Amino acid sequence: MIEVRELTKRFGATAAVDGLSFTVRPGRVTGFLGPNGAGKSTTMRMIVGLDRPDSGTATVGGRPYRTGPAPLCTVGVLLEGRAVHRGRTARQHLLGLARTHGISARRVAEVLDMAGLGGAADRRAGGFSLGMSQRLGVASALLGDPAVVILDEPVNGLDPDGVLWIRTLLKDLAAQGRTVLVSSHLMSETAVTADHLLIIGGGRLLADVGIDDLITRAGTSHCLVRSPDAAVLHSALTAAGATVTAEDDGALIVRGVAAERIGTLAASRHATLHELTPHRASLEQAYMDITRSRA
Ligand SMILES: Nc1ncnc2c1ncn2[C@@H]1O[C@H](COP(=O)(O)OP(=O)(O)OP(=O)(O)O)[C@@H](O)[C@H]1O
Repeated sequence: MIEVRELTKRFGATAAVDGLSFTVRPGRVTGFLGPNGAGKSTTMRMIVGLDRPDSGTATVGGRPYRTGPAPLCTVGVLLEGRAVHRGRTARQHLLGLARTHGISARRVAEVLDMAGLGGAADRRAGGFSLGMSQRLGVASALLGDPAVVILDEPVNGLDPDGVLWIRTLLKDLAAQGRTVLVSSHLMSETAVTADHLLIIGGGRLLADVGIDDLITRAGTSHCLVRSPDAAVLHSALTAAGATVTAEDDGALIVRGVAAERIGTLAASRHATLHELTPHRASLEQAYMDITRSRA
């Protein structure tokens, strides 16, 4: 479990993180979402002790990350722009990390395979593509078999295969009971894997919400109605308080009245329905509404 309480960090006049509080629970993927510059990386850096907060606290498993005896075995971290010695091979890089934590060479081979780097293990990391470097970063994060995994924009630079790999990996890690916090600025990507969302803007928490709740909250934006009795329906719906727009092809776009009510109203007027389709507001739209209205 990760607990962040009233965390604040300023860089000069910029409040990168501003009184942020949240809890990241085990057994599910928590998406950490916010537009560029929202404060995601700074928050993650403070959780793992790389940036010092001006005020507030961040703990992992009940203690500040840096006070743990073997950080790599407690929290696996992938931060943007993580440095790898360019002259070392992927295997040498991981073996170097492993040695500092008493981790076996067998585990190094295991995470290389898990990251799809088995064939590139003995190539210099300096020659790696962005996607391969990301894979090596994830392999490093998982090396110590940590209960908590923090990944900053892990799909950056990955090809479709890599994106699919990350999605499956995140879900597997959560299913194993681990705490998984993964940042992104894209709702479309996060919605595929996350069970829970923390949405931030301007360093502040804008929403702490389950993905299912957000889908419900997004609600129905409008219903599409097709009927040979469109004129009858149009006036009946307007009288019932709906906002109705007639499309060029004769379809009606109906707002402000639920699909059930439209069906009932049509039946009472003996109007035939050929189509009655509720359209959900997209998660993307809900995310934009949250970040725009409260940022
Ligand atoms: N070392 C630093 N010095 C000065 N300002 C910084 C520093 N690090 C971050 N900032 C500023 O703090 C704010 C939050 O940045 P941060 O990188 O945490 O956002 P982010 O949500 O991770 O954005 P992105 O999605 O672009 O990575 C931004 O305004 C950024 O310019």
